[in-house]
Amino acid sequence: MFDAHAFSVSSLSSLSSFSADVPSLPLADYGWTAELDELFAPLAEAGLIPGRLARVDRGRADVVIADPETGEPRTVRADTRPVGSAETIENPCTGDWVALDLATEPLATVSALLPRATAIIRKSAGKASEGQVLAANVDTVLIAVSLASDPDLGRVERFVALAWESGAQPLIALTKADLVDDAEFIREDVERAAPGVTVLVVSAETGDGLDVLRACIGSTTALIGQSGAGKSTLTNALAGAEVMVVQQTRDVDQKGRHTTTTRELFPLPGGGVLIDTPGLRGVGLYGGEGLDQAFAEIAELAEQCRFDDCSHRSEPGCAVQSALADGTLPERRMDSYLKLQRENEWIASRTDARLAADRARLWKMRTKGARDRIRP
Ligand SMILES: Nc1nc2c(ncn2[C@@H]2O[C@H](COP(=O)(O)OP(=O)(O)OP(=O)(O)O)[C@@H](O)[C@H]2O)c(=O)[nH]1
Ligand SMILES: [Zn+2]
Repeated sequence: MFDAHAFSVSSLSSLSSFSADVPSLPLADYGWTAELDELFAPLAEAGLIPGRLARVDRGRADVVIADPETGEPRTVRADTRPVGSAETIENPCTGDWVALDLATEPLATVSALLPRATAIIRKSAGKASEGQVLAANVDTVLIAVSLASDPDLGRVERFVALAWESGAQPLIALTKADLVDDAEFIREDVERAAPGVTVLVVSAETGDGLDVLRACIGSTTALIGQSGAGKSTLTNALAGAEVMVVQQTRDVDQKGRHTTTTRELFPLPGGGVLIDTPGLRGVGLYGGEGLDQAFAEIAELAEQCRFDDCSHRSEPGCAVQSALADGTLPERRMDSYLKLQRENEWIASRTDARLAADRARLWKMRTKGARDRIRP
């Protein structure tokens, strides 16, 4: 975690004078909180300003800041190389809060990454033992699942496990409701595959369900899902007036959605932001605790087994086996759980030490640049 004592500058005086100058919290609509503001005080003292990464390319990022003159949000381009790392998981990512130095020429500089409250991390497509951060500091992971064809429940379970693992609250939106007559059956199926997760039915086409969806999302929402699930369309629908800007930006830089790996962060009309992620083909899990949350009813059953180390295969008094036998636990659900667990264990056995180290590092704030400025 961020250690305020690492800085020799007392933060309290600057915090109160800062609050007096600016009545409302800058970037509150982008998720900035009083708590973050307090953590940031020593960095502010060093002349840095807070910003949120809206888009990250190689060594560069678009950073949303509150304009020092007007307090209005605006986007500046900045050099992220000072906080770059050989570890993919540690690199700046859309949604990260950063300390920005506006004084550097010709580009502003990202001098520090603030510790992440949550992070959606999947196993990198290429290297088996590496994680890839899809979005940081997310409150709600919105999983888009298209109703245009029968949902692949195994894939939904995977997304849900990934979402729980991030530390954020998962939420499922069944999209393109206008294409089916009765979504309720499917909704119930999906709900059974995602205990503890609200499953909504929406159509970006007709606008059905969007108000409920707006009411269910947190201050930072990341949208994940398969390619073609309707994420971009939903982003546009939720972002409302920002839609045109989004499209224009894409036209101008000529970057196809499928070829770019950058995420983008959009402000929502009622406050809060949405992070759109590119369509995910494979979502390998990176880490394990999310799995037990995604299969909470199996974990619960397991607690009732006669033996603590029950493998739920042939032991007497196995609550999981009896639930399978009387049909309260569907076979499909158990198979899916075992499959993901095997996959997870396999990854874990190769990456345990590395995972632990990555995680530890993730929480460590790299403030060298800022500290140098504070302690000349
Ligand atoms: N009928 C209908 N079609 C929709 C709706 N939402 C999206 N679509 C269509 O579904 C297709 C895919 O939508 P996108 O929003 O591009 O899906 P995506 O998830 O962003 O896809 P990627 O960019 O590949 O990740 C497009 O042809 C959309 O027009 C909807 O609510 N109703
Ligand atoms: Zn058992």
